[in-house]
Amino acid sequence: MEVFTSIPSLKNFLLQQRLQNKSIGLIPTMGALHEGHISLIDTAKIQNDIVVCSIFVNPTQFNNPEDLAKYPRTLEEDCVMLENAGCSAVFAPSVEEMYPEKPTLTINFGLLETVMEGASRPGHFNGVGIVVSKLFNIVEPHRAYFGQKDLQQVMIVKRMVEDLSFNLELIICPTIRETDGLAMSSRNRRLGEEERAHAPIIYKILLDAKDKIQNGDDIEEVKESVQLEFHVLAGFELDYFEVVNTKTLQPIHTIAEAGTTALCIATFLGPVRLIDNIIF
Ligand SMILES: Nc1ncnc2c1ncn2[C@@H]1O[C@H](COP(=O)(O)OP(=O)(O)OP(=O)(O)O)[C@@H](O)[C@H]1O
Ligand SMILES: CC(C)(CO)[C@@H](O)C(=O)[O-]
Ligand code: BAL
Repeated sequence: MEVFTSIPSLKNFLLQQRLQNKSIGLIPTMGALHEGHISLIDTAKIQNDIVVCSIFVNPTQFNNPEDLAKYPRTLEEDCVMLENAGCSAVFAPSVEEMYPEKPTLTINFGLLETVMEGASRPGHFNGVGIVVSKLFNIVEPHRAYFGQKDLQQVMIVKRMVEDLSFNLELIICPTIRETDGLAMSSRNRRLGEEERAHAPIIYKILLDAKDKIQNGDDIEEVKESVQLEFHVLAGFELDYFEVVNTKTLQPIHTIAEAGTTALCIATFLGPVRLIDNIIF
């Protein structure tokens, strides 16, 4: 496995691969890898000759300086995991390599970003849009892999690929969970022992809400009961629980309004902010 920190060296490697007609799959990450990331690598390996994983904690998508400072960085361990997973190349640039100057571009994703993560983390999707576009332009992958755990990110990247005619196929991969149901996430490493023990309730509450909505309970009442449940749970501070149309990400009032419904949640558990969702 090759590790690149400079854009020209990575581009040169990829040019050689393209000259041999090799197909390229890209998995953008911020590192601190877990089995969720490895599932994206595994899928990409089946569908491509060459698999490139980028590891870059992108400062432009963080609106909270403490979140950026405390984001886990484990490059050496990540490289061992990627090597074992059969990844072909890692791209781990410095901030200066990616942003010799602070980008001035702003991207407006319209209604897709006025809700949930976009509403709670101002500027977040602008930063995601810029870095993902840069990665697409640098790597020019045939396919790019994203996890459903970050559902709003997936819908925003999908829209960007269409709007800007990026010549690639977007592959959305299912959320991988711990055996107790907690969605795998790099930020889980920041949970204390007690917080970690309580964290699986997030998925349980999602499943319970799904059952109620599918059994015909009123969506507004389900939302209120979820808010109440979190209110009395020690250590949790619910940011949002939304019932949305999976495509538009706009809140719905009955499941008949959407082809597919998504239940999306973000909650603080101690100082750590976790997100999850289920689609049905
Ligand atoms: N549990 C998971 N299952 C499947 N894909 C995942 C999972 N967790 C993250 N991914 C995907 O991996 C890619 C890189 O995500 P990222 O590096 O931000 O990891 P993360 O675990 O989501 O970290 P965090 O949420 O703490 O920022 C994204 O496309 C993300 O959706
Ligand atoms: C897509 C991404 C790597 C862009 O920095 C990040 O938002 C993530 O890890 O999901
Ligand atoms: N996993 C999405 C990236 C972020 O939380 O900033």
